[in-house]
Amino acid sequence: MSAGERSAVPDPAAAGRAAIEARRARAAVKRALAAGERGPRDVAERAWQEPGGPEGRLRVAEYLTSLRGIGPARAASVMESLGIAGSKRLGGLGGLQRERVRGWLDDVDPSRRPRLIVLAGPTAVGKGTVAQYVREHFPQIRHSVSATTRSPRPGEIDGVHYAFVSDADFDRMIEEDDFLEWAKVHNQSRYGTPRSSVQAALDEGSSVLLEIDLQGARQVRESFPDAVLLFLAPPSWDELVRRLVGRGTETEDERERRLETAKVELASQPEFDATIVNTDVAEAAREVVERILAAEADEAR
Ligand SMILES: Nc1ncnc2c1ncn2[C@@H]1O[C@H](COP(=O)(O)OP(=O)(O)OP(=O)(O)O)[C@@H](O)[C@H]1O
Ligand SMILES: Nc1nc2c(ncn2[C@@H]2O[C@H](COP(=O)(O)O)[C@@H](O)[C@H]2O)c(=O)[nH]1
Repeated sequence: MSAGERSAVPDPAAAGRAAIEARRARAAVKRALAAGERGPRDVAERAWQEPGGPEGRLRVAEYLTSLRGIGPARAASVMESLGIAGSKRLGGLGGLQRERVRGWLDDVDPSRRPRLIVLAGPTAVGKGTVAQYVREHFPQIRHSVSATTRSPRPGEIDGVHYAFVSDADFDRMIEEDDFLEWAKVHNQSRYGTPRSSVQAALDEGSSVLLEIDLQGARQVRESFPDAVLLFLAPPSWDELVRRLVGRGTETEDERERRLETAKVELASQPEFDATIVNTDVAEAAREVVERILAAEADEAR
């Protein structure tokens, strides 16, 4: 038997392990739903983005009975009213069924409304680090990927950290009204929040976190008066400088320019809805998420 033929032979032990792993992942999703750590909208949208993932492989009946206050009988009647067959998996729902589930979620969960959240603060305070922690630990919150005319730093990926665009492209995007807000930051490069992806996430019921500068925060306040503006502050000025120098991604000139902007940004704190001091990344991220959840709940009152 050749090596190729050997690798084609099914390995029941490996298949069994994969099935156990998949069951565990689905159980973790159900636990998170039951504990309220993940929202029903987030799980459903994730299932439709990745029908083969743990959310997508979850049966609709299991999904529903993981929600607080819904037992097997209520789940069966909800599925009947939405025209969903008993054994259907969440990821296997068609377009019409997905729309019906979205509508049902709007009706049963009116207490949560998605919000636009701004996370601003001086250079190197840790906005990116805290946002990354939120991304990894609180997947129900979406993040906007900005466009920028600055060059990528080592390790930055186009489309993940930023959409890196030319000046001409940025001009065209402004002309076509693609930005919800944009600004020239540190008097250097331009940065902008794409309107369409943010609106799509809000329409799907997810809050969206924008990690932007003070000028952008002011524009958001103007066009979205119910946006929540969070200011991330350093424990001290010296610590801010230490973080900027320690990051090692800017030249001396660039650092000075950024620290000049930082003084203006620090003075703007009273314009924000809340200040969160970033002493510890996990703590600061938790506080950001608590503010978001409180704002989502507040909307309904
Ligand atoms: N709580 C913290 N304690 C110690 N170091 C931190 C903390 N938060 C972030 N840092 C470090 O500070 C540096 C700057 O963080 P980060 O790049 O996230 O800042 P930023 O606010 O996004 O900056 P900029 O606005 O310039 O893009 C990084 O080296 C990061 O690891
Ligand atoms: N107004 C906007 N500001 C933005 C946006 N995306 C990022 N930023 C801010 O720019 C500075 C510098 O970022 P860096 O990655 O070059 O260090 C920082 O304060 C960001 O928050 C945006 O879309 N709009």
